[in-house]
Amino acid sequence: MNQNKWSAWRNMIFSHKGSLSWRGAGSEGDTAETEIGAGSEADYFRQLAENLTDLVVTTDTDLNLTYVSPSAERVLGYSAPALRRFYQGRRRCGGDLLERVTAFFGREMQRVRSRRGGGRLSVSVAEFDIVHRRGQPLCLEINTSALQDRSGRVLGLLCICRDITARKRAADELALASKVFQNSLTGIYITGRRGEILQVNRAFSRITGFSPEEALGRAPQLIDLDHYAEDVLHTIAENLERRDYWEGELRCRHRDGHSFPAWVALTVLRETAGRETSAQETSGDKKGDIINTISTFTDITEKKSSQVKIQRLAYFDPLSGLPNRSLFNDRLARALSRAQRTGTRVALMFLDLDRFKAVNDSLGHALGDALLCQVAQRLRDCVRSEDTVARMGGDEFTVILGELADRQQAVTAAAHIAEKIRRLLSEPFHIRGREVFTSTSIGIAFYPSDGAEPRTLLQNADTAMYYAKSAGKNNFQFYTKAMNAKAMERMELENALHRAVRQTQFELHYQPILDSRSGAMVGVEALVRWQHPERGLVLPDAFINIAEESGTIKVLGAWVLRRACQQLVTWERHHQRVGRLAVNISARQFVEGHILQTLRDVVDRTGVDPTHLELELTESALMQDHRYSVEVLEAIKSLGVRVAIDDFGSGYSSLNYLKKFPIDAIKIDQAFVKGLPSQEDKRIIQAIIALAHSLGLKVVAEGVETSLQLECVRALGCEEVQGFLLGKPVPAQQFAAQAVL
Ligand SMILES: Nc1nc2c(ncn2[C@@H]2O[C@H](COP(=O)(O)O[C@H]3[C@@H](O)[C@H](n4cnc5c(=O)[nH]c(N)nc54)O[C@@H]3COP(=O)(O)O)[C@@H](O)[C@H]2O)c(=O)[nH]1
Repeated sequence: MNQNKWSAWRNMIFSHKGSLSWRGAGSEGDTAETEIGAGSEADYFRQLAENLTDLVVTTDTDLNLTYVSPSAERVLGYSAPALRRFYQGRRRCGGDLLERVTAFFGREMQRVRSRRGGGRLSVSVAEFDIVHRRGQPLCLEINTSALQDRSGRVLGLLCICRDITARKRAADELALASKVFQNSLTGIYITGRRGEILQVNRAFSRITGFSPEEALGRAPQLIDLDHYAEDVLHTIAENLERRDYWEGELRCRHRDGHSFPAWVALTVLRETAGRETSAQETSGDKKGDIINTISTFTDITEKKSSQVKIQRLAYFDPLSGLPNRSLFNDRLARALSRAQRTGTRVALMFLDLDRFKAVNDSLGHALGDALLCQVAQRLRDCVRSEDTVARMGGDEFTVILGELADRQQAVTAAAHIAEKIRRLLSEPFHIRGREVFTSTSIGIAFYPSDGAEPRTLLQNADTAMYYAKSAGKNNFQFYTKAMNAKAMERMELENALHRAVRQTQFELHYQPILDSRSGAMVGVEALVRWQHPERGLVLPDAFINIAEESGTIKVLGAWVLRRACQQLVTWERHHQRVGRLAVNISARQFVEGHILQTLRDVVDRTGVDPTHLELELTESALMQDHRYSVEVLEAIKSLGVRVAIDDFGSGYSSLNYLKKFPIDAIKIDQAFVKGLPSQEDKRIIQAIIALAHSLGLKVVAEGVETSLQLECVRALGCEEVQGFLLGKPVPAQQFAAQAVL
């Protein structure tokens, strides 16, 4: 209700004894109250009151309701008489709402009374929260003024109550929207028809550095970098046209000039039939003109850098920085599909470092890690930037060479790179003031001839690498189909070996060790044989390696030790003197096989005299972890068991370690004895003997096959000899018979 209309009402209506009366605004001096309905003017005002959408209530000075307009039904859900009854009845007994209403009326009455005689009585406007009869909350705006007679005497109150619930809600929503807009952490700016910035929020200023004053009226290029690629602009325009919405990453500009990546969402508001609509509301082809564009954006610099970090962790090996297995798989799959499209070839190399475990164990993991990093760098140096070098884990690496024109070029390129890698990795590495040596065995497979699928190709490159290892390491091998047949054979052998251990398909043969001068037997070496159900007798060279790699050696080795000791005890019980018993202990058995525990068990169970026992260990077994080796060797020695280093000269031959290990003897590798009487081998044997004697160790020459060789080693000062010339390894019974023990 506007103020004029309100004044007219105020002047015209007052209440008397429950009926609505009026006083003509212009009838100066007319004191007669006219009942509405009494005359045409009264009719007019009655109709006016009754057709009002607002609720009109009047009271007398005692705050009794004197009039309630029929609109009470619409506004509050109660009919006017019901409301009056309710008011009067509850007034007597009280009640929360009634108390609030009467208190309100009381205050208003006080207010109007206090102004009595004080000129024009002002209208008070108050808001009142009540509940509609049906239960929904309502907010009433109550305009209250005094009903006065001509003399200004207050007759009561006139209240015009308007339901402002919807308006209030809209205002609240607007206020909330404004708060949300201002307090949003997302930068927001709204542009108008001509693209000018109309409004910005606080986050806009925080993120871009531009104050509202600097931004308003300007074009969005203020913060958007205007040199987007054509296709980006095209995509944005197309999306806004088609969907009224676009979101994506753009680069934005800060006030200080630096640019930052932002995630931007654009929504357009269009004009339709006189009102604006959002994207969601518009439908079909009838799209109105864009009247506003709402742009929201967040600075995603940090998010992007963590994405980069996460991606690095997920796809790159943290140690070497090379692509890891996941990224390798992805790159290989891409390389193969590209090759398929273009009809080109791909070479895949599988590399495994030789002796890395020994380096890692003997020189420590930190140094091992540093070595891997340097290996990675050398590998990178060997290939083009478009080729992939990946670390698959441990000391395994792969190289993908793509887009090789034909088989010939593929083979040439792969051989060239493989040789380069082989050469470079066998050169010394300088790590923390040390020279560290390693080398690599490389297997190579080609797409499509050796595998059309990534998995097959990788498996075949791995098989070829395995061949490179067994071909003596530090070389490369191209995959051939025959390799797979051998790999299958090996797998079958591995399974058969497991079975053989369970079913004890093994036996021991014994070979004598003689004093080189007197020819007397000073010892016997136990050598394992596999009585294969189909193949017959299998020699250890065909299965010891597999037993080592599969771990079967731990059980097999313990069996050999126990069986050999039982045999020695049997011989000794029969007064058949064989001297000491030498048993081979493999590297894995020594490092992982609880050798000390096994040894104690065997001594206890068989009753063998430990001083008659000698363990033969290779240098490489001892070098895997020299500190551990020294500890275990000392414990073995404390049991009274002797220790010999087997195949001496074929491995490290380090004087330094030889000095540290508590050993009794060394066995010169057969290869040198075989070479006799060549001067070179003589000199080597001479040096080994001198070295051993200087450390107080006995020397055994093994593999003596000829009298000349025997003569040579004896002349060179070798104390003991062993070889086919002096006796081949034979089963226990035969050994006893031959040796006439
Ligand atoms: N961990 C274990 N390793 C074992 C065990 N038994 C044997 N082995 C190792 O297997 C390798 C091959 O052994 P084998 O086929 O028994 O060969 C031994 C001898 O037969 C052979 N030898 C001896 N004299 C001669 C000779 O004059 N000529 C010639 N060509 N060969 C000869 O040498 C092997 C003995 O070698 P070594 O142990 O170094 O003294 C071999 O490395 C065995 O160590 C086992 O139980 N566990």
